[in-house]
Amino acid sequence: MSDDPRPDLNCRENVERFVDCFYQRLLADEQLAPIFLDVARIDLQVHLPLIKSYWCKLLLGENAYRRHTMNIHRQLHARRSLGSADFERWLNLFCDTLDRSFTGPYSQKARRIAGAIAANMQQGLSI
Ligand code: HEM
Repeated sequence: MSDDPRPDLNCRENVERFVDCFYQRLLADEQLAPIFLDVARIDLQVHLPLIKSYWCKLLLGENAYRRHTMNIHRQLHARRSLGSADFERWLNLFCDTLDRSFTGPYSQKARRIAGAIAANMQQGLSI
């Protein structure tokens, strides 16, 4: 038995806590915060529940999220071009937030999926 006190992303409550921690970091980040706050001007009350549902779908098989993420980033990229340094930073913050507070097979899966989708997105945007 492991005595690591960090939980896994194996239920909605933990996925929601992870997304809240990740966005605290994203929105305090000099490089990425302006993209969310000044370019997309996200409404956190709307955006965070979408992101939480997205990760609950990918990790837990929930069905609530049904939007076209690639198109949303394509539109964003047209307004403010995203570069590989932005994706690298996004992924570093994602993985570092995971490492600090979560561990286990679902956390590993989140890391793998995030890396694969980030790579896919960059390819789709010709970055
Ligand atoms: C450079 C890296 C990234 C940046 C700067 C970024 C930025 C953003 C911004 C600003 C929005 C809000 C767009 C809007 O509402 O108009 C958004 C939405 C979203 N992003 Fe990203 N993103 C990045 C990478 C990723 C990756 C790799 C994933 C998935 C693994 C992802 C998943 C999502 C999802 C699920 C949404 C919500 C879309 C919706 O409204 O349904 N993003 N992103």
